[in-house]
Amino acid sequence: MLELAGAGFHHRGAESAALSGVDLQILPGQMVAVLGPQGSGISTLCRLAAGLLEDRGRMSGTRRASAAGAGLVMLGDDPEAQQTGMTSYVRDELRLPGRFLTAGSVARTGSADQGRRASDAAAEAALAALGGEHLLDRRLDTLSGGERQIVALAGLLGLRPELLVLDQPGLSLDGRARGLLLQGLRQYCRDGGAVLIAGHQEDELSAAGERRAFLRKGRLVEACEDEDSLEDHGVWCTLPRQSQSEPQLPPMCSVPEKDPDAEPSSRDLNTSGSGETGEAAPPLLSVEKLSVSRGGTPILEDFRLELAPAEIVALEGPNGSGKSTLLRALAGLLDREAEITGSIRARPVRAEADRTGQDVAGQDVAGQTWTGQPQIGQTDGPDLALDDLPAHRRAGTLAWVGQDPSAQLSASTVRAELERSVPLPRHRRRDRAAVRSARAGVVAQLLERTGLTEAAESHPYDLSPARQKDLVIATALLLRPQVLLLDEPTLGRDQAGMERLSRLLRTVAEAGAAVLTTTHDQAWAEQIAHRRLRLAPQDRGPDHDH
Ligand SMILES: Nc1ncnc2c1ncn2[C@@H]1O[C@H](COP(=O)(O)OP(=O)(O)OP(=O)(O)O)[C@@H](O)[C@H]1O
Repeated sequence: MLELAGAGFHHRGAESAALSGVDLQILPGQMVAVLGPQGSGISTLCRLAAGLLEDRGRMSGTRRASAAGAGLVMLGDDPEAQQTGMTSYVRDELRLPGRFLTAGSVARTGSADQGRRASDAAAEAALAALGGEHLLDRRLDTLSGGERQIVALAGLLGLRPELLVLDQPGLSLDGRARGLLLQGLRQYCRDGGAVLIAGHQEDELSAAGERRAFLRKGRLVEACEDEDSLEDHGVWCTLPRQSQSEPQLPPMCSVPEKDPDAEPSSRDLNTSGSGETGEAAPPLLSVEKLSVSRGGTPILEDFRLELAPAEIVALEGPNGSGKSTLLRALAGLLDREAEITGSIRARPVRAEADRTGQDVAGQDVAGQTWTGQPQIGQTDGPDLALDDLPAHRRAGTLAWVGQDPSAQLSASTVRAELERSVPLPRHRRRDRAAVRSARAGVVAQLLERTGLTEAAESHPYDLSPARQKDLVIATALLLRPQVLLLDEPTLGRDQAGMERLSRLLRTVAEAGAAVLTTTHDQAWAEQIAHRRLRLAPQDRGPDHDH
């Protein structure tokens, strides 16, 4: 189905080739996985295999694909970029590619209805096979990240191509959806199709490949017989470790019942992060009876949560269970149509001026005391009712990093994106100079800690989604939040990216802030989180995620 022989690719304007000397053959019925670290050429390989690179630079070697047109389709690595932008509803989006493809044959044969009906049915069957039939009449702009990925995959599978090129197909999918996708791909291969799966992470999908190869600096290395470790290849493994324990909390109840006789543990929610006194520190954030409905559908009901200083909490749950909705509700970022009740209170740990942003950043930076770290101090006054505040007033307390990082980027370089997060004081000239110099130091430090130093002058949109997320996390840290809200920060990260993320979150927690992060990566949650919570879906029956 696909043959690359000595294939290479040099992007126009790039200093070196992204791929060189790649030999890869995929036969009918085969599923092949190619994994490698970020920057190793994974996405370039996918685009080359799919024949989408010709005018982007210079290709060397040869590429032969038996498939053409609808015979070869590709899923990209950016979940937000999967939709055509030409439709508003799932049903229409799924039907669109088939409509285009049948248009030609319809013109020739005149059998419009028959061709359309068949392609519509194939797309809807693909959606059902991925467990997404309940999404058919939904508006695209109301889908969760995983639901969007399911719709994108169904659109491709419904075309019944001969060769599927999938760049990180498991992104954003819960365990159930990954299982269904794997079943679908296996059946597709039994029917004679061929699949190339690529990515920076090992998951159930890549592990099922009957052949696996690794990319290193643009060159393909076949996996050794004796199985090198994924880590050696810079690839992160999301597959659960054997010792992994299941989160024990009942769905939708996130404050554990405490056994009064239990020994306090270092992971205990109500233990102070400083560990100095061993006394329970009051929570930085308390959420009581939070309920959210969207479009008349209840998403969260009576949700309770307390986040202690220095605590890292992983929020898990199936696609569509309301993880992003919860983070947005806390940050005040749900649209006006959402119905929200309940209370969200923060323990104020800095002066009021501090929380409101501009002055504070200016003053602190001017005074050279500002470090770009959260600064969690003593309780200062009564609890702050965040639910009364608009998003921008909550931002100094709760910094939010959404699922789609590109939506939070607006400067023309990575460095400028960070610098703009620390406004210069407007009227005081002397302060401006001091702020500028302190800011440059803090920004350089953050670039280093997020591994973005070399990309400092790049346009943020030229970064991969995972690197964009690093940048948005860095800008969030510049707000010195007492709570950091992260929506799926692990997507598309390689081993080094995961280690960097974990290090960063631990530093944030050590400084006394709390982190609430959504994830489908149970292996990472087990490693990083002091506590794991799980949301259950409101409308999908039993929870299938674990
Ligand atoms: N405006 C809306 N109207 C109706 N339903 C909505 C709206 N916005 C979101 N939803 C639904 O709310 C549910 C929760 O969505 P949310 O994005 O919070 O899920 P999630 O747990 O983050 O999922 P994922 O793991 O896929 O990212 C989903 O079923 C989603 O489709």
